[in-house]
Amino acid sequence: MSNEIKAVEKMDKDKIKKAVRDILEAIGEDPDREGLVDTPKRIANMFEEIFAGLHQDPREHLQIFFQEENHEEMVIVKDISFYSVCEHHLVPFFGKAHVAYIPRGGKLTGLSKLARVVETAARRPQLQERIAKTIADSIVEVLDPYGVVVILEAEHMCMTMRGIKKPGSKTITSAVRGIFEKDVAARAEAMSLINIK
Ligand SMILES: Nc1nc2c(ncn2[C@@H]2O[C@H](COP(=O)(O)OP(=O)(O)OP(=O)(O)O)[C@@H](O)[C@H]2O)c(=O)[nH]1
Ligand SMILES: [Zn+2]
Repeated sequence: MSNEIKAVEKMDKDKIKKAVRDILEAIGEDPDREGLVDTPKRIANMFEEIFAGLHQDPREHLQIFFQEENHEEMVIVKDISFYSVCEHHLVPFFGKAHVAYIPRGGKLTGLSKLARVVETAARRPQLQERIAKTIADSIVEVLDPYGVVVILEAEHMCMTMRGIKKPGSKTITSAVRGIFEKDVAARAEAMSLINIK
């Protein structure tokens, strides 16, 4: 599995504080004025939260699974809200993730664990495509299911508040693995149950 999903060491909050102070100075602000004096600290705390996924391996959440004899029917958790940060501009993109898989040999994971995988993949500087890929590959690697479909729909602030400025535009990405790659009917069933509006 690729390096991008591995956990990394804790972040250096003092370095973040210094960098934020430098940015404030560079944009012509006074980093010592009342409203800004605690901003480097706030941003360091916020980065620790919104980039928490950097310190986790999404596959760990799936290690707790249960065996349900012969259950080999599709499981879908849809409308999992997520927030991420685009790696090009470091501004948010956010939306919903939908995860479907067909367990093999009754090897099921907890439903909340699928949402935890989404969270871990999203809470780092990201590309939307890579989040879907990471979620799908983590599930394949740990649960060895017959197939996985992951669909993400999101609005990118870098396309709304700046640049091309197209508020309301939605980006939809997917990662399809296993049986869903070849079996058109299975894929159509998953898509119709996910029913993106
Ligand atoms: N594929 C992909 N592209 C993204 C994602 N988030 C942001 N981008 C795009 O990354 C691209 C970066 O393009 P650049 O030309 O290097 O940067 P830029 O000059 O700021 O681009 P504009 O946004 O077009 O102004 C833009 O087209 C963004 O829309 C993502 O999750 N996936
Ligand atoms: Zn961007």
